[in-house]
Amino acid sequence: MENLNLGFALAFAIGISLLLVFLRIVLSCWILPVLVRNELTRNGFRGPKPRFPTGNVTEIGRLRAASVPPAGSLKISHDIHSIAFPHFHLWQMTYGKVFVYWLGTEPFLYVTDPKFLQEMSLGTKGRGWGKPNVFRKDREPMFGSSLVMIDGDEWFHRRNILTPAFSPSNMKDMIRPMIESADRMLSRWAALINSGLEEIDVEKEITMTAGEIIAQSSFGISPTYGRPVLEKLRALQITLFKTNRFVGVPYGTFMYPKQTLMAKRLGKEIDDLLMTLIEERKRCHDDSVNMPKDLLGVLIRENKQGDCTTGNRSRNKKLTTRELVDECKTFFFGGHETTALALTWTLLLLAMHPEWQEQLREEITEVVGDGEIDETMLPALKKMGWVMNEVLRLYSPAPNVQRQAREDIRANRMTVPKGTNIWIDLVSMHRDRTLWGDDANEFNPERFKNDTCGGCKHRMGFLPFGFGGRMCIGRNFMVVEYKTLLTLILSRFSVSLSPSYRQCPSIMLSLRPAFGMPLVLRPLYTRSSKI
Ligand code: HEM
Repeated sequence: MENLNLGFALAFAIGISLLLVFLRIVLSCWILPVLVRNELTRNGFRGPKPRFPTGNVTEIGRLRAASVPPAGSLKISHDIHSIAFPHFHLWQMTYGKVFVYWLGTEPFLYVTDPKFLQEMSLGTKGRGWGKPNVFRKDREPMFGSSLVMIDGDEWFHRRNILTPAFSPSNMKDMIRPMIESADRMLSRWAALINSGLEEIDVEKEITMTAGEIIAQSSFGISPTYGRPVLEKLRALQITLFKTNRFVGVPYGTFMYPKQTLMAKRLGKEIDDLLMTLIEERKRCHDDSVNMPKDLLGVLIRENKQGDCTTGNRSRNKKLTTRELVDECKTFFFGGHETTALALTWTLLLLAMHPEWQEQLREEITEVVGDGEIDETMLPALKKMGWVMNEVLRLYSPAPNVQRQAREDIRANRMTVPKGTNIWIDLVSMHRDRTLWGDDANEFNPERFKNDTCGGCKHRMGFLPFGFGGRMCIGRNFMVVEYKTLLTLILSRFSVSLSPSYRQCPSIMLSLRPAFGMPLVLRPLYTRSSKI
């Protein structure tokens, strides 16, 4: 009898637990999202109809798959929004420049209207918006809890710690490693061409070189040591891209168990490599006086002063060892991929516009002459600056800016409820004809000649580095690297289009050419005898 009672109690307990689990799933997958959707609709926001618990992800997947241009298509158009973001392109036609869509059970406010964005910015203080929580778990192996992922006071404090690493004096010291790495790349190109190769995938080449540069200039390590970190970061990026289709869908990671585990394993392997690097640096420079002032030096000093591993964190609020590794990982990745893509897209545009290649070469001859480029010359490369901005407008390597409302935000007499994610679509905003004129999809660097906003009708219409206090911390580094590398490339090679290039800009965190960037390069013998 006692056994029977025990069995009944057990069955009852299991039954109640299953019921609670079931209710929890129903609540999180259907009831709560429906309530949030009703609130957003009451507040005046419309958008494509979601099907919970997947939201709009199925439609997004279908539209994306259908948007890849067929092989053999020779046309290169800069009107890329319908290829990069086919779902936004379609929904904009019905719902305009501000609407709500759903990644699983997570609401996203889509914004491509700078006026609305400005009103939101005015309606909230800097710390009133953060970064979407929904990406945190998914991107954890890549960014951990580094600057890009944190909010509020913690972000503010960390940003202050890291900013000095990007001071002008530090930037000056970074030019030498940039020249050395670029020299190696250009000599390799010359050797490949001499051996009969007709075209080179410049995306692959420049990404590798930009990786070497960040490894050397920010972490003081040789290409041999930096390469495994970069290779693993690349593999991690590809793995995360495969799993991110179901971001926001409850239990979405279970759809890709193998990739999720692989991402974790790669993340851990990168952590271990970086930890060895950090320990090595600490051992070689055990007093802060001799510590190099590069990014790793700044981070280690903050880690040491706080002595966080012993639990003094709340007193000093310095970096923990875990945070230090996360920051290194973020800078390793963010510090090379975006700049490399900006240069890659630049070479495509210059290959299509030989007249601009010539103009830049003339400017280089005037400013740099036959000597070696240094940091004092960079501001005088003005036309190169216009070209850079025009490339960042048409092919912004960071194709969107993401935020999350940490409090209710008022804009345009509407309320964006606390918790709503915000997706600012730069690919669309940067080619909006009402802001840029009829030539919005054309390459015209002169629009930046007398105006840092490129003649855009709204000052928040051009945001390649984001906006407000969270604006990209590495933008000065990017400009230095961009101008240095482009000067060296254009001084030694001319670029032209290859028939094997297939225009298909795709999103993999950043905006990249899906099939690489093969270009035809021809050595110029005017400035350097190194080839
Ligand atoms: C073409 C090159 C680059 C582009 C287009 C770019 C773009 C961006 C954008 C759009 C943001 C988000 C800003 C916001 O939320 O308002 C950002 C943030 C960030 N970028 Fe860059 N970036 C570039 C280069 C770099 C480089 C070279 C580094 C490092 C050396 C870097 C490190 C970061 C970091 C750490 C953040 C997070 C800042 C924060 O949340 O406080 N970026 N970047």
